[in-house]
Amino acid sequence: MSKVPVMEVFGPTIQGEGMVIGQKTMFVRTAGCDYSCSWCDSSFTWDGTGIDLIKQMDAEEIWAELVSHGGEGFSFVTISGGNPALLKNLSYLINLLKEKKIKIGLETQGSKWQDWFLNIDELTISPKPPSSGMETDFNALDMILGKMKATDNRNQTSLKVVVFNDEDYNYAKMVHLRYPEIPFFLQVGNEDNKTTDDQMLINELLKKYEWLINKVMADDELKDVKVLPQLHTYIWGNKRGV
Ligand SMILES: C[S@@+](CC[C@H](N)C(=O)[O-])C[C@H]1O[C@@H](n2cnc3c(N)ncnc32)[C@H](O)[C@@H]1O
Ligand SMILES: Nc1nc2[nH]cc(C(=O)O)c2c(=O)[nH]1
Ligand code: SF4
Ligand SMILES: [Mg+2]
Repeated sequence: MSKVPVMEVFGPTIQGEGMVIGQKTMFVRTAGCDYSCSWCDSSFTWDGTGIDLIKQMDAEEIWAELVSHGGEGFSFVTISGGNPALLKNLSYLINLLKEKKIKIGLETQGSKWQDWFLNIDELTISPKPPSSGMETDFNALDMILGKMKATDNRNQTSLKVVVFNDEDYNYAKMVHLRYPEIPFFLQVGNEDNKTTDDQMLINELLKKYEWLINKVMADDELKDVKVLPQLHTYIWGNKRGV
């Protein structure tokens, strides 16, 4: 009853994205997404290609798997997907991690609310720009960010928009200007999320990072923002489970 579909458990690694970039962390990746972004680097969570990897697990089983990979060497767990916000039952894992004094990060796109968001220490909301092919439900986003704001800084919420082109950049700007008080991150988009040619990929990603930095430097409307690479791709390329 209290199970959730888990795609992979991995780590220790570093958080490669967003507000806690560089943080040593374990990952739990859930299966299933309500979106289908054209450039999704984790499409195996929802496109059927990873179906054999899905395990229905309860909180204690997930904890045992985290410990089997991470031993006593972790104090932070990041939950991603897919969209973990589809899973009401993640409350059991989140409560268990709290009991174990583990800090919790979570990645979601801002299309669905769960009451257990209030127990996440570092919540990253990543609305999707036009290049994804997805349409942002700003009513849902307003509601989610409004509820998080009411929590008196018990937890940190940030916005992270992935940018592939000028249209995405303008979308990112619009999102930031709509929610100016929320810490805002621009992230380099990885256009080639299948290649195994790491050198070529790193060269491309560095160029894209410079392009994005230059745009922000020249833009008087974007002031209090952070521009970040997807750090793990610069180290491990498109490898899964890192
Ligand atoms: C795979 S998603 C899973 C969590 C949730 N579904 C979401 O999109 O926020 C995790 C993060 O990876 C980002 N991402 C996915 N594909 C990417 C790509 N090709 N380049 C850069 N970031 C990407 C997403 O925008 C999101 O911020
Ligand atoms: N190292 C590392 N950092 C990440 N940050 C967000 C990730 C994700 O796929 O959600 C991710 C990931 O897959 N690996
Ligand atoms: S919302 Fe996240 S997991 Fe879902 S398709 Fe988009 S990037 Fe992939
Ligand atoms: Mg990823």
